[in-house]
Amino acid sequence: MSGVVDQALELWGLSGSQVTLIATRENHVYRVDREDTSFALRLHRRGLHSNAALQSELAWLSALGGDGIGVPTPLAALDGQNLHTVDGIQVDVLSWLPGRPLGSTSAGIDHSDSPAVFRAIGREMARFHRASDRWTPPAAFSRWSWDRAGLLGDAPLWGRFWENPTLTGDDSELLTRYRRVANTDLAQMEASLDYGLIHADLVRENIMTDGQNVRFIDFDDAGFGFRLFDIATALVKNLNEPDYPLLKDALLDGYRQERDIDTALLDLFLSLRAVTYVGWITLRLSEEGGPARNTRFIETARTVVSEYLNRSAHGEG
Ligand SMILES: Nc1ncnc2c1ncn2[C@@H]1O[C@H](COP(=O)(O)OP(=O)(O)O)[C@@H](O)[C@H]1O
Ligand SMILES: N[C@@H](CCOP(=O)(O)O)C(=O)O
Repeated sequence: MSGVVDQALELWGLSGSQVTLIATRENHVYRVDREDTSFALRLHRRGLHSNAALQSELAWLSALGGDGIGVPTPLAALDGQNLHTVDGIQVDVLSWLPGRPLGSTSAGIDHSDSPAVFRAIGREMARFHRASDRWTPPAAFSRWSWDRAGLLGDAPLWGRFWENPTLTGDDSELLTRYRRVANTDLAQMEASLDYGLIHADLVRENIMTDGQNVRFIDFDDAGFGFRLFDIATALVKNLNEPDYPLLKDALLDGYRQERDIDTALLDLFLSLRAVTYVGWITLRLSEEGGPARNTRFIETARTVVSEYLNRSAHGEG
């Protein structure tokens, strides 16, 4: 990758900067330090997004940053473009945000006051949704949609969760039944739900904390979707935290300090979010840590989906 990095630095007028490799799992992310300013140089995963989708993300981030939302904003290359393709790899440069990630799935939450930080996440998420609604995307704006088809259709964005090859017969039957019930429930209510641009991956790793401030990174999964999906994503990875009820209340309270939201369908969205991971992992079973992730994703989905079906008016379980 070093040839690509060198060429990218030249395109952005950053040659000679100190460059540190930060992450390689999905995108390759480098921190670039130039005098007293730092940037994130991103080498995008091949085939994930079109140029139009990445340019859309960058235009949106620019608008959000201009509206005071805590997100990284693009740095234009010397030729004025925000995105280049170098040796077949899409490359861009974003501002480097201060602070550190809220935590990770494996290492837990890295903050001394979790309720305070979840309240701040709720507030920032609401501000982010409001700013996105205020913004008029350019005509060429193009991102995918976490709508009913993207979640429960024949080709969901993250795969046919009910066909994960490692499911037991019982789990496969449970997820197939869940898909039918959830589709009916969502179809009945979707017209009344808050829908617009969402981040779609507000997990610990993508929330930077800096004291009591929170900012959001990694808009790879972002697109159109239900606002409850953003809330569910921020919560679903914390279901096993001992103080989960407190964290959930804090997040919703923070959100409502900035913006109203009807959370009557939150349990539906927690279950929708849980099953996406069962689809996502299907193509990654052979990756390092894949089998353990798969087991965890199926266990979470089994629990959350069973609870949902038991409560749902349509539940057959
Ligand atoms: N703009 C940024 N500011 C600060 N840190 C960043 C920024 N972008 C990425 N990082 C760091 O790099 C890591 C990986 O970035 P991310 O965009 O989430 O890539 P991936 O989706 O490949 O994991 C993050 O967890 C964070 O530590
Ligand atoms: N989509 C996620 C899946 C990882 O989930 P985790 O619970 O193992 O952190 C990703 O992008 O890595």
